[in-house]
Amino acid sequence: MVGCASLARVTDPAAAPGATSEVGPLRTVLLHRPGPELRRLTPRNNDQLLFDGVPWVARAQEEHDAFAQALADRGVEVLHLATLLAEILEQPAARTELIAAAVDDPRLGATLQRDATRHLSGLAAPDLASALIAGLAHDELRGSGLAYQLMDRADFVVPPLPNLLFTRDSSVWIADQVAVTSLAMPARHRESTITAAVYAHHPRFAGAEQLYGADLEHLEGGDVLLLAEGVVAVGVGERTTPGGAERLARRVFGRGLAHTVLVVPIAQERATMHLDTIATMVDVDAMVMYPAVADSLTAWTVRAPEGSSPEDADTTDLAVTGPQPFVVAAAAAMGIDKLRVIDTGLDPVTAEREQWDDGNNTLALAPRLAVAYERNTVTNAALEAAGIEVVRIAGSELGSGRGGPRCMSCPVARAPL
Ligand SMILES: NC(=O)NCCC[C@H](N)C(=O)O
Repeated sequence: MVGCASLARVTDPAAAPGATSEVGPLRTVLLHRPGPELRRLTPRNNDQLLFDGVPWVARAQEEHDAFAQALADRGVEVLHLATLLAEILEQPAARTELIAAAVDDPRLGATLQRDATRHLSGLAAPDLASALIAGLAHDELRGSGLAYQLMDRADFVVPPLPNLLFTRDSSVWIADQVAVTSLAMPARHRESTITAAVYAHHPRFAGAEQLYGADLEHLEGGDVLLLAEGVVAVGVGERTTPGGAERLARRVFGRGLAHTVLVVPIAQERATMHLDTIATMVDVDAMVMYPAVADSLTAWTVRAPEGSSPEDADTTDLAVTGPQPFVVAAAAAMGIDKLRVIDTGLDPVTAEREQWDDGNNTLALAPRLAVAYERNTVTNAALEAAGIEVVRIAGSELGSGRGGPRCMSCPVARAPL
């Protein structure tokens, strides 16, 4: 496993957490190496757990290790979520908080909640971290009471979190503050209790201000793109609600982290679950975008009204204009002449296949340098023809969860442009 989280507080200001763009040189990234939670997936539960199949776990781990290595080889510090979690679980407050979150499930009833709490409380920090991620199956607990007796033996007392792999979605750094998100799908709700606890308790993040919370309107990190300093695009569709976009806008305006939020409606379909499944930035002024939406994507431009004060942020009427073509609204907000959309030049069938396989979901390591799945050969060739260096990674197993390099990474620190 590449990289290791350290309990030492970061003293090098260059590595202080925060990001103001999608393409500033990536310094530190949060990943989650898939583990036993993926072994929980079966043909009976994979739909509910948001996977499109049953991955070969050892191969998924190899692919992920190669992804982490590719980042480390280019000087990126890789933090592993499971390591950070195990470290905070040495602290009683974090243990209590996360065990309570794990059993906070109306399916269980008081007796089974008590049994599960007792079981989890007896685990050492690394084992508790594993259990919180991989979940607790019926037969792994000697439970009692009605709910336990009536529960299907194939069911989980604490469901696993196979989508923790997609660290992009449960938190997002905007400038020097972190938004812990409010995930829409029940299978992912508990993920943000883990990211919230890591940011609250790990000394690595001491002093970091939390911008958003899991108790607020639905908002997922895959929908949030930092187009330029002060300009945030938020996709609204299957996962992020208009209320979530509005709340985030109020928060970033109130704290002076952005001047413009572009709210971008996207089709409410699995293939386009997040804005980053159809468009990601690969240069300061360029995006790779699914050709089928390139001409039809629109944006509403949201700004704080003139003269409003931070105290008004939660109540003031926001200044909203639009809709406009996305590329027009984005260029205006970013203060550039034109946002270049890299023409992937694909026939519609190839474009649809490569979009489904996360061809548009790239992770920029710096301007004109991006990680992409190797399988999307036509999209990658178009990126290279447009002057983008592509770091190719394998993803045949990782991709069965429907997420690419951007989905699988949460930039914790990017250098300013
Ligand atoms: N940002 C992203 O598009 N993340 C991919 C999330 C995939 C996951 N299986 C999900 O359905 O939520």
